[in-house]
Formats: sequence, C-alpha cells, structure tokens
Amino acid sequence: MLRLDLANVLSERIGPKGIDWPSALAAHAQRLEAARDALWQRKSDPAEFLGWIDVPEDTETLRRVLRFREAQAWVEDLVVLGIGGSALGAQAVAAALGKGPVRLHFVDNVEPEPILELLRKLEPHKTLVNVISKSGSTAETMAAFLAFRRWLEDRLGPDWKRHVVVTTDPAKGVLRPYAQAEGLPAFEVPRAVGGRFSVTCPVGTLPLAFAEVDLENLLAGARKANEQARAALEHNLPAQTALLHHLFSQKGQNIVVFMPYSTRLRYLPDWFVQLHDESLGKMRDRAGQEVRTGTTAVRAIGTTDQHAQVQLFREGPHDKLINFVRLLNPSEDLEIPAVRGLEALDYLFGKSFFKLLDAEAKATAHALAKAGQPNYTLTLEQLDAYHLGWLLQHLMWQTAFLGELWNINAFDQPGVELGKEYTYALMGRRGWESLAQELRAEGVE
Ligand SMILES: O=P(O)(O)OC[C@H]1O[C@H](O)[C@H](O)[C@@H](O)[C@@H]1O
Repeated sequence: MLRLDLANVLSERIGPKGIDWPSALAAHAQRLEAARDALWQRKSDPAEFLGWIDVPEDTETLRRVLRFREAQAWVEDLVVLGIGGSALGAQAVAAALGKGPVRLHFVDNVEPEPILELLRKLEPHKTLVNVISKSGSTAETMAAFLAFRRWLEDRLGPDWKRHVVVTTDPAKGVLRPYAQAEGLPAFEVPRAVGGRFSVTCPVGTLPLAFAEVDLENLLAGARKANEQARAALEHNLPAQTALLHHLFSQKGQNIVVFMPYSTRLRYLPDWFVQLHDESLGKMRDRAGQEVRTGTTAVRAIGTTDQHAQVQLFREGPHDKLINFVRLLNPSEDLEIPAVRGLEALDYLFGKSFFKLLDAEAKATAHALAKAGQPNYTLTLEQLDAYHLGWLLQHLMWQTAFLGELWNINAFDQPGVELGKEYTYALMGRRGWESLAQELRAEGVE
C-alpha cells in the first residue's frame, strides 16, 4: 500500500497554518474531478504529452527490453549517457533496488575529470554504452557520446557497434538516423512522453534491466497509481496530494521539501525536483496570461538531513510544505548490540536500526508540527519494485493534477531554451554567429 498521513497539516494539530481537510476536499471536489476527467480525456492526443499514463501497460516493449538484456550477458559495466529526465529516473530506481553484477554508471555532466576517470577504469570489451536523449540533440549527452564512441572504436575497431545502444525519439534528432545508418540497436522514447515522465519506458527500463530490477512489478505498481488516479476523490491519492500542494501554495508555502527516510531512496529527490520544478514553474498559463506559478522543490534525506536542515525547517520561516516518505517495513534489519562500558546508550541496546529510523521519522514530523510547520507523510508498505513504481507514477499524476489546477502546461520547459541557445553561440555553432556577437557586446564570451 501507498498511503497518505496528513495529520500534520490539519489546523487542529498545527494551528493557523493548517487546513480543515474535509471541507477543503469538499470545496475543491468539482475542480479536482474536472481535472481528473480532463487528463483522462486528453491522454490519447499526442500533443498533450500524456503518453506516460499508458506506458506501464506496454508489456510488449518491456519484453523487447528484457530480451535485449538477456542477449548481452557479456556486459559488466553499463554506461548511461543522459541528463535530466534521461538519467534521473533510472538512477533513482537503480540506487534503491539495483543489484549486481553489472555496474551502472551515469554520465550526466560534461566536467572532464570524472569522464576521464570513468574511461580509465572501464574495460571496453565488457562495457555497453546506452546513449539516451529524447530530443537527440542535448549538447552534454551528445558530447559524451562523441567521446565514448571514439573511445570504443579506438579500442575495439568495427566491433564498437556491439557496444552501443540508443534510446531516443522515434523520429526527431540526430540519434535516430545515426542509429539506422550504423545499424545500432535502438529503443524508443514514445513521442508523447517527456523526459521527466519517462522512467517506465526504455529510458528507465533498459538500464534498470541491467540492474536486475523487477520491471514487471515496477510497471504493475505504476498501473496501480493509474487506477487510483482514475478513482473517485476519496480514493484518488494524487488528486488529494495535489490539493495539499495547491492549498499550501496559496497560503504562502512556496517551498516543497521532498524528504524520504531512506538512503536507498537518496536519488529520488533529484528525480522529484526535476519533475516538480520543470513541470510547474511556469511564466504563462494555457491562455498565455502571465501567472508565474511554481513552488521550489528542495531535496532532503532522513535521517541525514535532520542534522543539516531541520533546524531551519522548524525555526526558520514557515514557508514550506514538507513531504516525508516513510517505509513501514524494512527489507532486512539489524539489531543494535549492547556494549559493556557504554550503558549510557542502553536505550539503544537490543533495539533494531529500523525501529530507530522509524522513531526518528515520526519524532521529526511531530516536532515540526508542534512548531506549526505543515508536513505530510507518504507511507510505503516496503521498498520494492511494486511500491516504488506506484510512488513514481503517483508523483507524476500529482504533478499533472497541479498543472490542471493552475491551468498551465506541465509538460513543456520553455524556460531552459535560452540558456541552450547561448551555449550554442558560445561554442561557435554554425548559424548562431549573430547571437554570439550580441553576447560579446553584453560582455559574455
Ligand atoms: O532527453 P533529452 O532530450 O536529451 O533531454 C534531457 C533534458 O534536457 C532538457 O534541457 C530539459 O530541460 C529536460 O526536461 C530534459 O530531460
């Protein structure tokens, strides 16, 4: 189960910052149901970028991915070249559930030293490179691909082609025709699926197949979130959490802290930050009116960041809504042993690590509530593929519902384009000479 504990957002618990949930739900029922119906109705229109809803149903593509993985039994290192939505989902799930023996490496930056360090350590004969780019044009990913392709060819000669697999748009960008021309195996990012919504398609599933993640169950969990997103309001978890975010943003909580109590989930906040910020930080609504929507997602991990950020969360400005994620059961546990001479610590003796983790999560949530800081908790029965798939798809739905409530397009990211254009100009790309000149006049070169 994936459940919502919202006790610490209620006015009876946290005072004036809080809400009265039953009446808030009733007051917004019509809007939320309209949002739900609109999303389900628009889903088959490719221009709406709602393809991620149906991807978990596509077991045929999953079978192709698994067959490909089986045919590459020689792989010892898988290098993912991708950035943003083309890396963060697989990275989050692999860290949570991945098992050896294949080692996964994510190249999502163009800092030369780490790339060189990786290249020096890899054995080309045992390495498979998965270049992932929806647009097939992202400078960072393309630069990394140029470097890895050359590295493979220099060491393996014509055999380099066996060591590359491409994941890209069915038609757009340079990678698709290149894969065809060179005869490279290629998987699709469906046209109507944006990068940050792509973890259940081959963008996520291909690397995760090499990490031995139980993909059937990851997709089954995502389908469970779909079922809830279609349900009546009282069972519609993403509509409910979207409403919480909406209500608190109206109350001036401009920051959303996403804080799982799990080191295994340490990359999940990074994935959430992109999903939330790129989808919801928008200057204009669907009608073109200036609206400047968005709340800023902040990463945190419990218990680690209790010792770094919770001071601010409790005593700093109450401009945040904190979203904890807590596991109800450990996959395995460890007893804290008693040690003679350290009886001052006897409150820990014989207790389990999971009990301590659980107590810390509950204690922090309550301490924040006592200070009037709103927070809610999503609880997962346990950390497995099914529940993680459910959580990921739930968060995608939450984002889509918020897009509807704010009447914005949650599926584009026009705000990142200008920086890309400036980069082309600074790198001397053909066709960008006049922009380069403009930049020089502005003192940027
Ligand atoms: O998959 P790609 O087309 O290479 O895009 C990778 C990333 O870069 C872009 O700048 C977008 O802001 C992200 O939404 C996207 O996930």
